[in-house]
Amino acid sequence: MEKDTSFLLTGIKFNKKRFAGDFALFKKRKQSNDDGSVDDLSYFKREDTEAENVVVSVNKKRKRKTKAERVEGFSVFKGSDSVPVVINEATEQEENNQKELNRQNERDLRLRKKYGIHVSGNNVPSPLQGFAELSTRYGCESYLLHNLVKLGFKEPTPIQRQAIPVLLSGRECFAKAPTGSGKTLAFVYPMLMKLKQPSKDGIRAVILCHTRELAAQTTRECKKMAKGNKFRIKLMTKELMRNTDFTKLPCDILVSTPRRLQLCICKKKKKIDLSRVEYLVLDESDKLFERSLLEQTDSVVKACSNPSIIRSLFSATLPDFVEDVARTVMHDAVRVIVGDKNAASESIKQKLIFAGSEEGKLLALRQSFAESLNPPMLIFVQSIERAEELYGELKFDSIRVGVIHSNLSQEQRENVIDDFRAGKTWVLIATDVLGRGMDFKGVKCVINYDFPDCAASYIHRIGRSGRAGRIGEAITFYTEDDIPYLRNIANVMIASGCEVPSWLIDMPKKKWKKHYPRRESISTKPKDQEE
Ligand SMILES: Nc1ncnc2c1ncn2[C@@H]1O[C@H](COP(=O)(O)OP(=O)(O)OP(=O)(O)O)[C@@H](O)[C@H]1O
Repeated sequence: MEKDTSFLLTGIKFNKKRFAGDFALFKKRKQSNDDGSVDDLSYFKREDTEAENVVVSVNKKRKRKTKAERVEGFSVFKGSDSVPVVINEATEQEENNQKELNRQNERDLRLRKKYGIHVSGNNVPSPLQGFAELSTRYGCESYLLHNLVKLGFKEPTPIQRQAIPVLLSGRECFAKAPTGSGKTLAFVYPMLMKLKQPSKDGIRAVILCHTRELAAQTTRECKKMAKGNKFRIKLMTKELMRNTDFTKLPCDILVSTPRRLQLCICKKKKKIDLSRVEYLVLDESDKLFERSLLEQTDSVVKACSNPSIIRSLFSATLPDFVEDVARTVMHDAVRVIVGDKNAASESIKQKLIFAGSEEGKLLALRQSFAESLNPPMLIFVQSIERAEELYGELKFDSIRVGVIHSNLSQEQRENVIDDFRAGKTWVLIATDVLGRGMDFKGVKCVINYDFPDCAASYIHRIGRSGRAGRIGEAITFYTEDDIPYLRNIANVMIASGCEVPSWLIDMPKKKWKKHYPRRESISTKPKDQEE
């Protein structure tokens, strides 16, 4: 990556966050639903029997509030009644506080170890023991808890356990967690909790996604989580860009690709104002920092000029250069890593198959369809041209197949995705445009028809299966051209707990630059017969 004048690469400092360190003072947690009830909490199982603070009761009236009540991440000191101070008691109190803090630290360590959570940063807030704590610790509104129930989520995933308290405590955060492990909820939920109510104060939160498909999916997820509140959650579409006077746009949360948002920032008239944005999320952050998107991402980050903004970066891969950017630009950020840094999701069974040649790949694919077609299935190829070629080969094979790449119109792309989600197509051939972020719940198998161009791309592609704890399968074809890079895939496989043959481990390591070898055409038809 170039070292240039980019905002993202300069050491910008921001004011101390208001709530940083609040949790360290945190002592006794109390139930704090506004309406006095905790109607959803019984749904969430109690995770740690040692936890003194998790209150589980259905429609139970809240006990009388204490005079000064503290909820982590929020100032809720209500009333001004003064408490008499006695010096000896104060010292004793301090000792007790210290003991409680030590006990809390031990509990945090145990919980993090149990869920493979690694953190660094100052005063990292305690991980969640269960969703119930969103109410007891942070005063989460009951409609949000209801939505978790409706979505069927009983337990937070490891990234949710740690990233949610970090963001609720007003800390910036960069996080890596496996594909399909619920990162979307980990950044959307605290955002909704902090925004509290819809407001007409301009755009208050921005989520950047690298593709339109992911932006559309994230918008949908946000709306599901926000149901019951009147937040205005907008997806930046072409239509919105063309026809909107952004000075008058009522919007709490805006989801966009960097390109579209940059165009709206640069408009001459009625341009978008991001200076009031309080929360900025860069999803698939390493992709957003790649050369092709860096300038656009940079413009957006720069335009979000509110000095007390909370920014967070999420991805399933966190290369060193992203960590460097995060450390330089973010203020007092917390780093959260779930699992091994270079691993894929452990619920995916990974296989490598030597296909010999391009012809061999097509044969192997047809054979695997004949033996056991396990739809829905995604097949990745390295270019638009190859996606069309493979589609041309398979579309007459009595398999319901679709194809998606960036040469299709927006409408065509949407239709292809809808058909795949609805089960109208069983096999979807895709370029890397679908390689990241997309959540097709039922995908059982991913085939890398063409070897991925880097380890990160491998991790994201195969992560379209095996989501939310489901079992998935990933098959990667390789030919002679790909052999020098096999060892890099083997490393990912080892880190994810897969067995790898010893000859593969003994192969020399090769520095992996982008790997797009020229491959023979997939098409078996003579050129003059191609449509
Ligand atoms: N606490 C939870 N319990 C059960 N399922 C959950 C929970 N949180 C999220 N999910 C589900 O897990 C799936 C994957 O979530 P999500 O798309 O956020 O993954 P991700 O970590 O962002 O993956 P990727 O790195 O591929 O973008 C979704 O279908 C989501 O509804």
